[in-house]
Amino acid sequence: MDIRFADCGVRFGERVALQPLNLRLEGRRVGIIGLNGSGKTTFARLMIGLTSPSTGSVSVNGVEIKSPSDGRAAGTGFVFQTPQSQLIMPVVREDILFGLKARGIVSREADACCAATLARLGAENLAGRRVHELSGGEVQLAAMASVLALEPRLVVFDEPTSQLDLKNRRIVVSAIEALDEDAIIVTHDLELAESLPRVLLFHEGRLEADGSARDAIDRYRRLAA
Ligand SMILES: Nc1ncnc2c1ncn2[C@@H]1O[C@H](COP(=O)(O)OP(=O)(O)OP(=O)(O)O)[C@@H](O)[C@H]1O
Repeated sequence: MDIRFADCGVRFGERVALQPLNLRLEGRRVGIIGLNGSGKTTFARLMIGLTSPSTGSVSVNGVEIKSPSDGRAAGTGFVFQTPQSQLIMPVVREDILFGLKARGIVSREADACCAATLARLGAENLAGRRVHELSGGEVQLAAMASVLALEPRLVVFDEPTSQLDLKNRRIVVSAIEALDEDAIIVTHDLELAESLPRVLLFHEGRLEADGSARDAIDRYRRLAA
């Protein structure tokens, strides 16, 4: 990944959600941790164009991101904190095909891509399942499949394990670890954060630490004490 924040900050009216920051993200995996309301989701949404900077700019893989279409042009995908809200169609296969169709990929090519993406996640069994009947972990995997089918270069995950039991957590963490794509992972799951090579810690809208997982987690524990 090559993500650059240049004096990039976000305000919502009087409220500062993210203090202007200068930062470059490279490598394959970056974790983001911090207390509730510290600015993590705001930071993540900037990279896909769901939130626009109030000051400065952000670019992903050489594309300045000001809107969701810029995010798509830069090859970013986003798995929401509540993945059920991003599945539009009633059946998993239909949801994956819907995204492909919007990109002009149809018929046999789309069917093959759908099957291959579910197989990558070990989730072939979900193809014909109704979305509203899926468990939390299955919804996570279905939402990941819908995003990955579109071949993003970078996937931003917002709290991918927050609603999961141990078994589903293991399934989703393994699926994330196995991704060829670059990934940014916003998480309260410190065991997941600990496995990442670089972790950012946000506090009250400021970037408080940027370095090893151990250092960021130690500082996070002190802030939470
Ligand atoms: N659309 C919005 N309008 C007004 N304030 C907002 C908006 N989105 C976020 N905020 C505020 O910005 C701050 C940062 O929110 P953000 O969602 O980035 O935090 P977070 O670290 O992801 O929190 P959590 O761990 O609870 O998900 C919070 O004070 C939040 O209330």
